[in-house]
Order: sequence, then structure tokens, then C-alpha cells
Amino acid sequence: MVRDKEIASKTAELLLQIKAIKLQPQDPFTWASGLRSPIYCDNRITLSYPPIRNFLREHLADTVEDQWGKPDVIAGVATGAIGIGMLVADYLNLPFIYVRPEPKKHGRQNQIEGHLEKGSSVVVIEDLISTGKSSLNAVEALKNAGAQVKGMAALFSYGFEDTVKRFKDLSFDLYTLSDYEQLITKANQMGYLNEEEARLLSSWRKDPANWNQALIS
Ligand SMILES: O=P(O)(O)OC[C@H]1O[C@H](OP(=O)(O)OP(=O)(O)O)[C@H](O)[C@@H]1O
Ligand SMILES: O=C(O)c1cc(=O)[nH]c(=O)[nH]1
Repeated sequence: MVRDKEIASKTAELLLQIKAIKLQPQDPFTWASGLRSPIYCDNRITLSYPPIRNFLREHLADTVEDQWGKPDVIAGVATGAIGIGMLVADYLNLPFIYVRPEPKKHGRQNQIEGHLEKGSSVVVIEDLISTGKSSLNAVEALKNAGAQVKGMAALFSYGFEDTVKRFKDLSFDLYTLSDYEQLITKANQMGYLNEEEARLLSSWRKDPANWNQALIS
């Protein structure tokens, strides 16, 4: 859920400005979930722009404090949210850990990197939510390690129905700085999309799992 429409609109504008949004309908991206998609939102690029990462860091930190108060620890979902998660932790002067998709195969075989005391309250930072599988997997690992996970703040979510339902069914709080609606509205305002691209993105969003590249070629 987006907390503030103005921040959501500004975040979308910044992502478009630095070309973090890529459209490639003729050569679709493969997402972490395996879905094939005409759009990819590369939030990692924000780290390369200090004024933009500061804006995101501050609004994510505000989200954390307003929604849950200061937790004991901030956790980033590896690898995309290690950078932004660390910036948020630093801004709030809190310890930071990060969670791998699975335990490391060598060394200490950790899934959670950093120091986490059992019973600590944790807020998770994620860069992007598509299906929510990666971030909910991190939440599960944290819970298994004895953390009290308060909620999650992310930069962006596609807001797919199934994903919203997944978080709702778990009664797990997710707040995002921006979302797909804000992105498309801003992209239209900024003349970032031509008519065909706008049509494509709207048809894709209705049924992303069955979107067929062949239909638009
Ligand atoms: O909601 P989901 O369907 O799980 O997809 C979103 C995840 O995909 C991306 O990570 P990716 O797996 O590409 O790896 P990275 O973070 O190491 O870049 C992104 O950083 C999220 O963690
Ligand atoms: O689902 C994903 O893997 C994904 C989608 C997207 O737009 N951006 C990203 O970094 N990952």
C-alpha cells in the first residue's frame, strides 16, 4: 500500500528520470519468479544517484518510524535491497542485517548475514515486489531465526492482485513508496510512453502470467 500519493508520484518521476524503467516488449525480461515481462524496474540504479537515494532513504525511514516505531534491526532482502536497506539503517542509526534467498553453500552457511538476537524486532526493506516471493521468503527466514518481524517497506510494487492477497492472508504489513498506477500515470505525463506502449502495459497488467509477446509483435 502506498502511504502518500505525492511521494509516490515523485518516486515514479525519479525512477523514470534515471531510466530505471525499461520497456522491452519485443525481447521480454525474465523475472525472479520466471514470469516473462515487457517491463523491468531496476531500482538498483537509484544507488548511483546520491540526491535520489537520499530521498528514498528518508521516505523509507519515515515509513518505518511512522508505521512501526524504531525496530531493533533493519533487514535488507539480498541482493537488491542490501544497499538501500543499509542506507535506511544508517539514517535511523540502527543495526543492519541482510537475508539471502537461501543459506550459503560454503563458509558459515548463513542465510541471514549479520548479528540477530532472538526476539529482536525487525523491519524488512525490499527494493521491489513482484510476486512477493523473495521478500516473504526473507520474512520466513527471519521468523525461523526468532525475530519478531513488524512489517516491510519497499520502493515499488506492481500491486498484482495475487501478491496483495498473499500479504493480506498473512496479515503482514507492506508499505511502498510508489506503485504501478503512479508509475504509469507519471510515464504518461512525462511522455515516456507512446500509445502502443501504454496499451501494451495495460493489457499486460490485466493478466501478467498469460501475457503473450506474440500477440503484440
Ligand atoms: O517479488 P518477487 O517476485 O520475488 O520479485 C522481486 C525480487 O526480484 C528482484 O530480485 P532478484 O531475484 O532479481 O535478485 P537480486 O535482488 O539479487 O537482484 C528484486 O530485487 C526482488 O527481490
Ligand atoms: O520480478 C522481478 O524479478 C523483477 C521485476 C522488476 O521489475 N525489477 C526487478 O528488479 N525484478
